[in-house]
Amino acid sequence: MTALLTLHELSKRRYDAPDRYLFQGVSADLAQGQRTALIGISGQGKSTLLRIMARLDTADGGDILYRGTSFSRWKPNDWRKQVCYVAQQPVMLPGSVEDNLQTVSRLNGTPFDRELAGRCMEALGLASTYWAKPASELSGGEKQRVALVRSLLLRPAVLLLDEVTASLDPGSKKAVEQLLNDWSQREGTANLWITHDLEQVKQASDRVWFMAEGRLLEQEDTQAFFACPRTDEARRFIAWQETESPENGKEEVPNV
Ligand SMILES: Nc1ncnc2c1ncn2[C@@H]1O[C@H](COP(=O)(O)OP(=O)(O)OP(=O)(O)O)[C@@H](O)[C@H]1O
Repeated sequence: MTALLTLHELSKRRYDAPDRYLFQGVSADLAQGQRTALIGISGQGKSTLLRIMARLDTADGGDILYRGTSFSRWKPNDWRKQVCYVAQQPVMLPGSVEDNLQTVSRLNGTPFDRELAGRCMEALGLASTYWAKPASELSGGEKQRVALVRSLLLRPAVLLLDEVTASLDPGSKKAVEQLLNDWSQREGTANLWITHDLEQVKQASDRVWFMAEGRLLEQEDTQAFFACPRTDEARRFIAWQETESPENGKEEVPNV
């Protein structure tokens, strides 16, 4: 598969201890149509990595290439049209839900694809009655889904998803997984998805990137990663997530 996005030796220093790295030596590819889950315990810098990839933050070393061209040669706004970040805490712009959905076409001076927006909203359980609502009055889960549709309308080549199902009920979560799956198949979008839900990783990703100890320790096909993790850190992480994570009532973080 051809790489759409290539990370080359990316590093980020800790702001609380600049002689140490939050992460370093991160090299990886995202291919067209590929669905990749980015996992690891809290505080590894997963969100920071995604924000750097979307050029909302800067790396302290390394390069990112989109279709073989370094980010430094792209205008930031052109880059962000291709590499789009969907935040865990969605920011709604002032105005109605429809105003938010129309943001992309307004910014790009392109026609608003009402039919596509309607299909995506319906697929996520947000009927047309939502369109006139003030966006500020939506629940957290509704905002998350509207923000996702708003990003899809940009038709980015790479979609960076930061725990976008974190505040959704199981039904809405499934709907998001299904829409993103159909979308990447149809549009060829490469998805990189941060999640702490290993069932979601197994069902909704082709590849796994596993971060620990400030490194991208594993990049594997999802089945191979769970069947036979190569590192002790990944083995401990999987065992902890499946038996002892806070979701299962335990608090202690594994030594990965
Ligand atoms: N330069 C830096 N940039 C960002 N975060 C930094 C930096 N230096 C130290 N940190 C700390 O490292 C952590 C990085 O947080 P980040 O959200 O990127 O990690 P994460 O792996 O996505 O965590 P979570 O799974 O909890 O969302 C935070 O605790 C932050 O305070």
